[in-house]
Amino acid sequence: MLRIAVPNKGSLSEPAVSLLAEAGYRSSRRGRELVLTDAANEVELFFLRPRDIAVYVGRGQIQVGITGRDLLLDSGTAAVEYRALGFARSTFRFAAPTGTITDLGGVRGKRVATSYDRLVSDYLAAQGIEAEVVHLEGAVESSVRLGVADLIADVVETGATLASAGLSVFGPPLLESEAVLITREEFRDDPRLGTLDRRLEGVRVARSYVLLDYNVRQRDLEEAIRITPGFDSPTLSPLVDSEWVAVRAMVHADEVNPVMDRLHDAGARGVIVTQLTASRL
Ligand SMILES: Nc1ncnc2c1ncn2[C@@H]1O[C@H](COP(=O)(O)OP(=O)(O)OP(=O)(O)O)[C@@H](O)[C@H]1O
Ligand SMILES: O=P(O)(O)OC[C@H]1O[C@H](OP(=O)(O)OP(=O)(O)O)[C@H](O)[C@@H]1O
Ligand SMILES: [Mg+2]
Repeated sequence: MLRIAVPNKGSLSEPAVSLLAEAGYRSSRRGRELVLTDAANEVELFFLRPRDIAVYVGRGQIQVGITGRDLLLDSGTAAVEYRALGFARSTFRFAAPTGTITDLGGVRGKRVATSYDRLVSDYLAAQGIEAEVVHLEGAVESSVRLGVADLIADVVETGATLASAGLSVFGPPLLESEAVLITREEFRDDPRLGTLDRRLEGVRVARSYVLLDYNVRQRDLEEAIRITPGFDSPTLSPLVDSEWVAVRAMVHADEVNPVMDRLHDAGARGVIVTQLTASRL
């Protein structure tokens, strides 16, 4: 059985469980189950703390896991990123009380509070900056006001938490993070990981694309196909009225309304949109 580590709490948990469920895995826990066996798909799901997932995968007890890129790098384990999953996007930034520190040089000799000690220490070492790293488990934004640090290094998504603490980011981002599928180098080519990856990829494509069907006159076809080139190439079907043809093409869900407007202007009629639930491209 393929063992998969799934975050049991925090920002990664709910979207990871939904992604696996949509990919056909039995991932919904009844209550507080720690491990869930999906015999039909020959996988075992282990629900673990997000921070511990890279440790289990890095040591090889669990073959694959879903965690954050920031947590993977901070773990210092042998686990490697296999695929970016496109959710729980964030940046990892330095921040200080507005106006106090405005560039990376200003960090020298200061106290930096963070939950990501290794990530921050490695970054500062690479920049040749000596500073004291103060480890905190969370709510790092409160540390400056409470006097245990001069600045922080933490996950920023909307920036609302920083703003409410009177902190402003400075310097370049240390990292762009998102949820990632991780494994060990020697497991990269395992066909079971390939299957999992294709299923997850299939869900992500199904979520970001819709299927568009419409009818268009033969004479307007070229223009219509320019508007909906599809993934590889759109499908054409003949209609009883030979002056017309039916077209089916995948369109990015974000663009579907402007695309429909342009198709209408190009003479297309009977435009319908179908939501996808799964795909294998
Ligand atoms: N507001 C957010 N938006 C997007 N991703 C986030 C956000 N907060 C945390 N993350 C991501 O989630 C992962 C860390 O998980 P999270 O902060 O939810 O749990 P934790 O801090 O380990 O647990 P807890 O906060 O319960 O102690 C990291 O990959 C981080 O980048
Ligand atoms: O930029 P924002 O949208 O405000 O989001 C960023 C905040 O979200 C996370 O906190 P979390 O809720 O996980 O609490 P924690 O600090 O205790 O981990 C992160 O550590 C930041 O504090
Ligand atoms: Mg957190």
